[in-house]
Amino acid sequence: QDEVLKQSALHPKPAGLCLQYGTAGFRTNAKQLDHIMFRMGMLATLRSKKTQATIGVMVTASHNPEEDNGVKLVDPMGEMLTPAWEDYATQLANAEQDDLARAVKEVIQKEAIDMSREANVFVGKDTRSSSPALSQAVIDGVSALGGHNYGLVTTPQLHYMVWCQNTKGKYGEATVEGYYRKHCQAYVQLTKNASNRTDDQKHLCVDGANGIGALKVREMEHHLQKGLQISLFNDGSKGKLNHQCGADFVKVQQKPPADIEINPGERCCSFDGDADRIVYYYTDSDGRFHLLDGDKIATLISTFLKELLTQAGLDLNIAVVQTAYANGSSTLYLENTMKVIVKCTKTGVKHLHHEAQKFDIGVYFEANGHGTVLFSQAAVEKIQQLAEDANSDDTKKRAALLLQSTVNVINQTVGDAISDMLLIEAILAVRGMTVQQWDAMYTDLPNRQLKVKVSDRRVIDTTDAERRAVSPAGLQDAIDSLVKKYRQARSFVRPSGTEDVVRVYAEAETQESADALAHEVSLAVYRLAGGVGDEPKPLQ
Ligand SMILES: CC(=O)N[C@H]1[C@@H](OP(=O)(O)O)O[C@H](CO)[C@@H](O)[C@@H]1O
Ligand SMILES: [Mg+2]
Repeated sequence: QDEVLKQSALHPKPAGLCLQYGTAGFRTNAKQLDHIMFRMGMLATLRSKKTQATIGVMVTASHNPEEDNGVKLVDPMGEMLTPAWEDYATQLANAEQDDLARAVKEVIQKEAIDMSREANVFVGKDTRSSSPALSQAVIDGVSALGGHNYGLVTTPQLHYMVWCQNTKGKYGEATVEGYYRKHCQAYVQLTKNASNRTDDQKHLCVDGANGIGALKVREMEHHLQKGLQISLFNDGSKGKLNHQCGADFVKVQQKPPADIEINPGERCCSFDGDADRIVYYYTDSDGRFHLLDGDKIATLISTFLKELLTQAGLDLNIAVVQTAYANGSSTLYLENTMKVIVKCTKTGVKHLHHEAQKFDIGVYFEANGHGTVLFSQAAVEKIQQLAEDANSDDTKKRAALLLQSTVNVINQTVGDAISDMLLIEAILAVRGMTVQQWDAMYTDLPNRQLKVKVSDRRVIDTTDAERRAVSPAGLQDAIDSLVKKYRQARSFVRPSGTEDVVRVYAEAETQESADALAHEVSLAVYRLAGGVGDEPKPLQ
């Protein structure tokens, strides 16, 4: 332990700098993160000793600009770090240099960690220019305690390998090659059920956000045995990471990546910078842009699964988990037409993941395209039994086999752009569905997301899965009366967990109304929650 602390002097903390483990770990300008990385390496080692399992550390700032970076820890089952340890992360991160030894000791004592135990930490990084040095700082923190450095991987690949390692290979082989083999085999298996697919139908444009996802799609492609014809753009050869491209840009700007020619009707998707999010889109013959976001993806997947369950005659409950950002139309469609259970949780994948675990099959997606499907152990066993049952009829058997391959094509540890893409492509193929038909399942309500800068965003406190503000006083009343002015309207505000802003969301019957409402609510936030800088201006 003394040794680790001596080394920490090589990764000194700038005095006074205070950061918090937020929605997605630590995330800020890369220049401020060296000490954080070192300390998270130490914390991951402690967590590994405590859980007696492999722990992951991913160096990435996802969809943030290239100048930023970040770090998040991956727990033994490939899920996000447990909340109690987020507090330790924040404590270690903010301990001044001469107080670090005490802070580390406190974690060891509180958690009664036996320091003589082995530790194993998997470290991964994205393609940012700051990532090599920062992941080295993590490795220094893990020190000589038996970490494994995977180098360049997507965030979901790291989660996957942690889970594989901790299940001793039951979930798959803990290598990147093993990841490709498992998911691609399942894809090939699924698409055998699609008849006569033309090369046109197999064609997909992929925007790699100039990040790690692009590299990994290239690496994976040959495993697909020509079952998918990918045109890759924003592959990192020229453009800047996440700059005018990627899933977040496409979702928030509601337009295709800049400088990309897409033909009308062509199916396209965008990953984010660490490839754990995906959104689809196309432009129609009138040049109008159509976005198929996380809500549409969840709808497609849950519809597919529900149909298969019915065909298989399996009595398993299925739920879709969303956040307040889910488009109102999607929630109505899922509840009223699809008749599946719909749940709403706070923003942040860990909340959705946790809720989805409560069902036999839990489909969870944030509107921004981060999500996956969880199958309970019981569900997997029932599906397997039916698939192997010699007496079941052909329809049932086919459905069971399709369900089995679906389980295998999905990365259940965390939202995964690559595995989600394979699942979506397989569903469209099996159902013989075009992207337009998928889009037509329901029509999104026009919506708008804005950001407001305030002096301290913590003055906003929310309840009811962040759909209502309880403080500052008067804010929720103001929002309520603004919402009443518009038809089919809804709006809410919450402090971001990844940026120093308050986020405003509004949806309404028309785009004009959604824009106006978002602006009016922004003004209310600015006035009642300590806005800084210029007053929010109406949208052009
Ligand atoms: C509205 C929105 O898209 N928020 C994102 C964003 O969180 P914020 O807490 O809103 O900054 O980043 C998170 C991490 O990637 C993601 O889980 C979440 O959905
Ligand atoms: Mg991401």
